[in-house]
Amino acid sequence: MGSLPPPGPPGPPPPATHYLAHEVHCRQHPRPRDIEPQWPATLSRERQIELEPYLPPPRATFLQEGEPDLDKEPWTTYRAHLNALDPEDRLPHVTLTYAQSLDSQISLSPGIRTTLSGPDTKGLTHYLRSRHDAILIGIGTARADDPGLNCRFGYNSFNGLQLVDFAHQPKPIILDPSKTWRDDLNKRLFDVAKAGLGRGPIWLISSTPLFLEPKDELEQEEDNIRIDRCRDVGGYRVVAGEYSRTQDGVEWEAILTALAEHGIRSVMIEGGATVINDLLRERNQKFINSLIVTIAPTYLGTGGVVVSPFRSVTERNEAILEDVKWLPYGKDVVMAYRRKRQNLVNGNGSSYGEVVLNGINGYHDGSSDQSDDQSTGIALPPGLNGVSNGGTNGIGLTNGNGMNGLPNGTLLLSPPVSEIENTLLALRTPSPHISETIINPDTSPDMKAYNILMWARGCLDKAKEAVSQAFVPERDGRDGDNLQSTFIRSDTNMKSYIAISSDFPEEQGVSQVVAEQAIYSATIPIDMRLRDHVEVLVDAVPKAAKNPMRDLLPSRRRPDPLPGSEENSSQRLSTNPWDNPVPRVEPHRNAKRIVARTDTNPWGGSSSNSALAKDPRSTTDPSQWPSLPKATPKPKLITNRRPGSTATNPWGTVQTSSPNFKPDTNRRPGLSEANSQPSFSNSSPSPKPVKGPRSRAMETNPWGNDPNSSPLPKLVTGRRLDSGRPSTYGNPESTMEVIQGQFEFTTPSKEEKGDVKGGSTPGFSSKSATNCRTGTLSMETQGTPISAPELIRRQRELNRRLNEEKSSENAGLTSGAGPT
Ligand SMILES: NC(=O)c1ccc[n+]([C@@H]2O[C@H](COP(=O)([O-])OP(=O)(O)OC[C@H]3O[C@@H](n4cnc5c(N)ncnc54)[C@H](O)[C@@H]3O)[C@@H](O)[C@H]2O)c1
Ligand SMILES: Nc1nc(=O)c(N)c(NC[C@H](O)[C@H](O)[C@H](O)COP(=O)(O)O)[nH]1
Repeated sequence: MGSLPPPGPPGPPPPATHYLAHEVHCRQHPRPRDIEPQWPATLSRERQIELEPYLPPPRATFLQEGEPDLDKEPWTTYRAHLNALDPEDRLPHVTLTYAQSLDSQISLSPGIRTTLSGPDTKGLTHYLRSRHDAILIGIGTARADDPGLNCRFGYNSFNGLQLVDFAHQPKPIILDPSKTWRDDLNKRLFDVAKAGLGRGPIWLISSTPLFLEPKDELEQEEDNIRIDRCRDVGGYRVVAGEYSRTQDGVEWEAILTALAEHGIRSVMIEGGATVINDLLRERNQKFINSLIVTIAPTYLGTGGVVVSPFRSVTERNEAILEDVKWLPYGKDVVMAYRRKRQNLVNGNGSSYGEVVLNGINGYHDGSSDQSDDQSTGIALPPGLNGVSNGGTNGIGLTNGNGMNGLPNGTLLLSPPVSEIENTLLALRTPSPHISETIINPDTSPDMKAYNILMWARGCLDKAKEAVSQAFVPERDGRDGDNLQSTFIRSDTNMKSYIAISSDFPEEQGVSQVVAEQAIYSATIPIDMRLRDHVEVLVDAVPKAAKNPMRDLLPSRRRPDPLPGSEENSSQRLSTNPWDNPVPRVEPHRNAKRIVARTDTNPWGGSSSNSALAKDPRSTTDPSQWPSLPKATPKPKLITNRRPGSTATNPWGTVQTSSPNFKPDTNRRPGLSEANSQPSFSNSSPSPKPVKGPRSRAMETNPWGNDPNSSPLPKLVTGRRLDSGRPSTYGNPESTMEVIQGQFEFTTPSKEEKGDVKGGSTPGFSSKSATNCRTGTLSMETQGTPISAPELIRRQRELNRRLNEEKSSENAGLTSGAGPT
């Protein structure tokens, strides 16, 4: 009976632990024998944070397995909201990423998969995959690489060796405008999906009748088989954009729009050269949000697959990138670039890349009386407070005169998660991704709280992005370094905050437009059903917020941190993908269920094990793990290598030719385009599949396979995100601890919740605030189903009464009379 040692201190685990931990994973997630072991890749926390400005917002929660019925709810509402968005926000975030040699080539030949990235950049690629909803490759790459197209990033538990869960798997997309995909040759892709280690692919074809309409019965039959094969593993076909010939490229706008409509909010485009060159041409550059290129110190020599976009105007560069970052990754270097976008409010360009993701250590309360005044700048009418006991739910600004540790003018967004839950209950229609875990009576209170917290984090991340874009970082010639953002705290009352602030007083004001935008973008893409809830929030933004806040705020001062608070980096926002609130998603029903059911357990534990299902922490308890065989499995030696080499190459086999590559025979008769050849490389000869010299070329491959380099991913240790600290919400026993995705949590009783002091919002008496919260509380705890419109009506009514009360107080009347 072997059991694993407890997770050790920072540093790479000893090899035996590594394999044992992986073995645990494999045993818990058995897979068909034809899937090669999937060795997890890792990337240090520092590297992850460094990449943050170039990454898309958190993963979409609207992504589902199987083909969505776009003509039915909730997709129709979702589409309506997409259309209402700013055009630039309608399309998914596009990250173009690839690895190239010093002579701008990405492969020795179109039919060959050539390893260019080193071990460090493999971690980068899989981390990027974990942060995108989809990965797109062209048909030429699908043919040459027989790719798995899943994310093989190492989850931080199990000594860093568990692969990310299904929810973090991106959706593979095969861009095949002319319908030449030989899906039967992409065995790995389907095996991986069948095993539940990746999602089912989208076959993306063009809407051009020439390609869309099958020419004969045989072709019709081929199409159906292909579609069925995709459907079997949760994939489907999408038709988008016109296409005539390779040189003219595809219609990216139509393609990206179609993807957005299917719930894809970010897509990582990995190549090959035809796809890359097409995207990099001038007319399409606007669709690229981030560009992340690995440059390997090697020359592939003439005849390879070249990245060099077609030049639109002879006497001008096709693209000049500003503000790039060069990041050394071992022997490689990575260039990261993020395109500037138009400012949402005043049209100034604001560089997202400049947003500094330093956590602001602080604590905002806002719940108590004037002497303990912590949030008196602008606060919402307390009608929005719901059962959350604090004073600033929804949106508010600190004035920093208390001990909240936040700079003046920090915008606080705090979706009252208890109200979200209430709204979901009231709607009585489970939202596809979150309400099932929230409403499900079998969900333990801890898990329920955890899920809500994760959901709220998603909202907050989106809000953060919107707000940071709406600031004016470049005003007065500043470069935007002054922006600080992101502070998330949650307590037993399930309140979460985001804080976005600026070091400069004149930038501390935020307008209502910004606030609305923030809430809108925070909530809309996450779940359309909450739109009514969003309205409530937006309505509640006080009129005063229309004016720049600086007029209302006293002088700026960074207040002292809370006594006893640890002001250190341990409280920064985690950028780990598993800290982001991707919804729990099951592999498609036809996938062999190798990912154990995770009904209520985001840690990937099996729900059949009630101990695990109840307590997420127990999945990391080694004593719970199954016993292990004595034998330590070694990584499989990959054949096809130079003698003496070991499987340390992150890209697997260096293939001198793809077993599937059949340059011409694969092509449909009548289609003459050179599918497998890059089309825009003016200066280089058209690459052809290499025959004789290939093996020589591989001998000069600088990667070799260094037998000394360790295949072991580094152990990334857990980090305390937030330390247990007495709540100031009238319940000194309440504490919450978040330690790398785990947390301890005690919830105050309902009576305690209701027994909270009044808010400190100027103009609102404590009694009114208390009454109001109590009122909403009883509404919630009675569990009476209330329709969303009714909920909103009641809240508006509450707000109206409170506003009246405020006016009368301002008019010099005695305060203290709460709503009845
Ligand atoms: N180093 C890397 O990062 C990297 C990444 C991906 C692929 N690759 C390599 O690139 C090679 C494949 O490149 P490729 O250019 O032959 O294939 P590709 O993947 O770009 O696919 C090209 C084919 O897909 C279709 N297509 C897709 N998008 C198109 C567009 N925008 N415009 C026109 N046609 C489009 C056409 O049928 C075209 O023939 C392979 O050797 C692969 O290993 C390298
Ligand atoms: N970053 C990177 N470095 C390389 O050296 C290399 N050859 C690729 N290539 C990209 C790759 O060709 C396609 O993205 C695959 O198709 C992905 O396939 P996997 O899921 O890894 O099997 N990418």
